[in-house]
Amino acid sequence: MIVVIDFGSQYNQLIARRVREQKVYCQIEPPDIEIKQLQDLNPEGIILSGGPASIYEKNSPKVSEAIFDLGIPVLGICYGMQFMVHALGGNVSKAHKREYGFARLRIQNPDPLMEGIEESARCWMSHGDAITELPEGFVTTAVTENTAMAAVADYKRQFYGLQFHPEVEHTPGGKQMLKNFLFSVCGCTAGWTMKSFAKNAVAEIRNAVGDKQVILGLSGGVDSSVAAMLIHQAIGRQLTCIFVDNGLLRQDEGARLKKLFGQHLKMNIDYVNAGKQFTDALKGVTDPEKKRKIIGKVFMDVFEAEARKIKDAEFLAQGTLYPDIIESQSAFGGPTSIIKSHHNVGGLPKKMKLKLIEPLKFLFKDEVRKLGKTLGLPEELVWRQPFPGPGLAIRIIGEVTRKRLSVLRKVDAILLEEIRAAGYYKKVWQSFAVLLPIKSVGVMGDKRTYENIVALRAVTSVDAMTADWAKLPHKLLGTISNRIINEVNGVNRVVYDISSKPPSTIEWE
Ligand SMILES: Nc1ncnc2c1ncn2[C@@H]1O[C@H](COP(=O)(O)OP(=O)(O)OP(=O)(O)O)[C@@H](O)[C@H]1O
Ligand SMILES: O=c1[nH]c(=O)c2[nH+]cn([C@@H]3O[C@H](COP(=O)(O)O)[C@@H](O)[C@H]3O)c2[nH]1
Ligand SMILES: NC(=O)CC[C@H](N)C(=O)O
Ligand SMILES: [Mg+2]
Repeated sequence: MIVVIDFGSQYNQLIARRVREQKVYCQIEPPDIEIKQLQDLNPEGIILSGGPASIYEKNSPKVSEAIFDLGIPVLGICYGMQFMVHALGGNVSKAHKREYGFARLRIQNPDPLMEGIEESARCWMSHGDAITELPEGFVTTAVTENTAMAAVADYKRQFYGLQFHPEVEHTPGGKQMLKNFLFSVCGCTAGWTMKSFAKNAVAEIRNAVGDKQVILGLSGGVDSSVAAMLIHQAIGRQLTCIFVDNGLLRQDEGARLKKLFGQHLKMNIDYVNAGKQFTDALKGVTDPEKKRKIIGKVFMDVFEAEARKIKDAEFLAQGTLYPDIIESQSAFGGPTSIIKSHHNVGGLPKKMKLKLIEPLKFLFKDEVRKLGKTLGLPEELVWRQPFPGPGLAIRIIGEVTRKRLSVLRKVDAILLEEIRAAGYYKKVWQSFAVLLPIKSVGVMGDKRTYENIVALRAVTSVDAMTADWAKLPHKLLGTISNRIINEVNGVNRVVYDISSKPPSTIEWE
């Protein structure tokens, strides 16, 4: 395995991804990791990430310099390289010329890291500091026009430094360089697959749980579904999945879930029909944040009451993913401002004295999907579009009533059916409908109508942080609109949302 030391680079997750793509396991650790802890991980190589700080500044982040005495190869990237050079007796200072964007690399020394890289490859730079003096034992292996020491190495000790970022797409040879580091320098073997991950995870879960009971909140989303599959494989009926039907789900969603997990996969499913509690609590509420808070609270109450019924439950399982962990552990991440309150079951373990099991906490989303596939989760669930916890309540602008829920459900079902049929379900990040609190005049069969308006929303995105409205074909939009107005009573107008995020958000509330 490889350890990445996180100096706060916006790319550190990308480094981990690149390593894992080569089927080598990789974990990100904060700079204050104890040297003993690091040794216990038994890494074959260490990568020091970039970061916003300058090494000559007083409080710049540092990892124990003892890492250089472990006999383990080290690759420093940008700030990581500057840290290494500084720690080993070289010098780093403010550069005469800052370098952002593309630069041409000129390789000067035959170098294991540069094996197979073009003579004058492009690389991606983002720095204002530069090495002015190398530590003993180091040589320069590549230069760019503005940077005299763009790549450096100490072959004897197996230390490598790159001023540019090999992990980004804009460095075309970067993948090869990382590969060279992993396999030629560190001697890693490519054996980390989802199958091997599942095998280990199953053994670990069995070991941790023993003969106790585990509960898990199953939402039908990818994360909790894959977590459930994995844990079920490990401990079978010792796992109880609690599914809260909050009455805010899409058409047939609850029934489908019950059938798949209960009947087909033979899991212990505790299906809680709590729709009335949610709609009662939402009566008269129109403020988006209030809706979210109420739904979060009712969810917690329902879930807790249900969980208490399960005898000998000692563990709560959650589908926490690696990005959540990295964000909460990073000393540099800092709290971001709350745009919308998301709900989860995070508060429960403390309240109920349950121990947490988070078997996916070292995986990225696409790895979770792969794992789901390996475990036999049906395609439709593996590739399910994200669906917000507060469900249709935040897609009904204004008051949420049973009647409005029923209208939106029908509209939404038509939209999804057509999106799927046209082959767009996987191409877009999300596609859904929003019911507006205004009416408009129309004419149907020579009669005046005064009915609801729905807005269609489809966006493309890679991580939901930014998104663009999807350029769906007009013909498809036309078909959807026609079907909705013809088939759903109470709707006489359909509009398409053409806002990107930012400045809009994906959901309307
Ligand atoms: N209706 C529900 N019934 C039971 N548990 C739920 C429900 N909705 C959410 N949860 C639990 O709360 C967790 C957080 O929910 P949220 O939807 O915010 O997370 P998520 O990242 O989308 O995860 P998932 O893909 O599992 O839905 C879920 O993973 C699940 O364990
Ligand atoms: O699990 C969730 N619980 C929530 O409360 C929630 N609110 C928004 N979303 C989803 O998050 C992504 C970004 O949404 P926004 O651009 O609307 O903030 C989009 O994918 C949204 O669907 C939620 N998911
Ligand atoms: N991207 C980085 O790691 C930047 C490192 C350092 N702050 C510099 O400007 O050189
Ligand atoms: Mg979810």
